[in-house]
Amino acid sequence: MLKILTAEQIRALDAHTIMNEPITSVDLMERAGQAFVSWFCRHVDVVQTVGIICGTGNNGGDGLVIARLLLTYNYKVKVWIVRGESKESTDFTANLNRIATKHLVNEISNEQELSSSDFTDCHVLIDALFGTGLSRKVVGLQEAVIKKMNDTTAYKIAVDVPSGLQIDKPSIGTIFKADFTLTFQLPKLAFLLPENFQYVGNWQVVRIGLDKKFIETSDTKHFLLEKKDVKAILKPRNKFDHKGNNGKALLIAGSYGKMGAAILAARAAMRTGLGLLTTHVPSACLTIIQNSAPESMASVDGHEHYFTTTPSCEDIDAVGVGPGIGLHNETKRAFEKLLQQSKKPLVVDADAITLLANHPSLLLLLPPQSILTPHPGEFRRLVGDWANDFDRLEKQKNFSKQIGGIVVLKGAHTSITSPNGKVYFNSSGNPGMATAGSGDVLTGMIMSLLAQGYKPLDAAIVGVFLHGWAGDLAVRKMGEISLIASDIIDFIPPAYHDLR
Ligand SMILES: NC(=O)C1=CN([C@@H]2O[C@H](COP(=O)(O)OP(=O)(O)OC[C@H]3O[C@@H](n4cnc5c(N)ncnc54)[C@H](OP(=O)(O)O)[C@@H]3O)[C@@H](O)[C@H]2O)[C@@H](O)CC1
Ligand SMILES: [K+]
Repeated sequence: MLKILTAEQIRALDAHTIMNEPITSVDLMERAGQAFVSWFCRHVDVVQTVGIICGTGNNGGDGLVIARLLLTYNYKVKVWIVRGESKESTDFTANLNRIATKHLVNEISNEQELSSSDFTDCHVLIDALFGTGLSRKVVGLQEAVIKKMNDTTAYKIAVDVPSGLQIDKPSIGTIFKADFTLTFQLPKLAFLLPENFQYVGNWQVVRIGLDKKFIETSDTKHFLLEKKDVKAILKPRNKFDHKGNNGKALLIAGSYGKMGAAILAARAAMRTGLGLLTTHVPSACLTIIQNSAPESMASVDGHEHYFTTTPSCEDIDAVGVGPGIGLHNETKRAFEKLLQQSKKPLVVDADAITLLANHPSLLLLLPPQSILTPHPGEFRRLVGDWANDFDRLEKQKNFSKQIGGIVVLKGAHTSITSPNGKVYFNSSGNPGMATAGSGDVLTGMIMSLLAQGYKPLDAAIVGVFLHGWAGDLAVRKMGEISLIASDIIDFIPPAYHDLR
């Protein structure tokens, strides 16, 4: 699990590393520059002309190290130093002095110099204007430089952080729009929020050897999940296991015309390792579920077309409710009865979430540790609108606390919040998974894991990561455009295999 720290914590981490490794700050900067260049040389052809735009702080210092190193690798490099009111940092000055080919270094200290600076023949632009030291809104000359960079057609790469982006709070003003951000040592909170994708682009962490112990002891509520975290949670199967001890689940899903949701959730639940599944469906839909998910038993509702009669949950390890059930009054009443009789955590998705939003008194009936899996639209119904994605995250944390349960807010970097305020961001998955039925598959998977005895938070973490990993394997064969929800189910077996 990678910790996500604030800008202030990262400054303390840098300082601690310098003191304790020990390493001089200029050598640490060299290491950061080397890490960047080692990635760069593997991804950018040497025939490309590279423009590097530097501020005069340490992010700019990184830019100068990168320039010097790229020159040794025979890239054609041009450097622009943007001068504002601020003084040069010591390590910036040291690295400026280390550049032998001074004629490649241009200065921009006013609008006139900016307008005569031509970035257009650069195939790649590297942004080293500001990093984690950004302390205020970018205005004036610096803002004009960022706008000019954004206006070019070059492939844009940000060093550590796109200039103008605050890493731990909402940003205001003009921000560099990177195609790719290579960030040092740890992921940054802002990178995980959808509103910042336009600035951060795709991103990757490169390690620069910052102090591990300091990171371990740093206090944070934000984490990025890694494959090894999920590996560590996975339960092994035992030789003498039988279907009875691999979990019994009840899935309440589907209605007339929306049986796909039930089938996808049921099939995903079985592929995720469930022992026994009962799917509760409207009577007219019995044949459909029996034909399409033969591994599942069926429980038949009193109504032909939608959920109205609450099945017994006795002897059931986990219940999943919501995909495709609709919003009829009788469905609301049956759902209410389910909530009243449930003592164990439920997995609540889709229409069942909308029912909770439409009838907030139902929230009080949710068993503790229940798992809600809203997409952003459903989450908005639950908590109202948000000012920005940091606000959305706060709302998610507060809502988890309020219901004493786990909220899985779906999207790129799905966020999982627990009532103690911790947030786990997912690192698997791809845009191809934004397709009808993908959420139903996730519900089936989480319900399955819950029934198999995973603690609710672990079931959410494993379910979300495994779902994304299966999607990542599927996309290699199917492509982003053609990937459909059933493909995710088909790739659960190899995804499990990878994680074991
Ligand atoms: N420390 C280390 O060991 C390592 C650090 N590393 C690198 O250092 C980066 C952090 O460096 P940093 O702290 O120097 O901050 P940075 O982002 O360059 O900006 C500060 C400068 O910008 C100025 N400024 C700020 N906001 C402004 C605004 N809106 N408009 C105008 N000016 C503004 C500010 O001026 P001041 O506020 O002081 O007036 C100051 O001059 C980090 O992201 C990573 O790349 C790596 O090398 C690894 C080792
Ligand atoms: K930058």
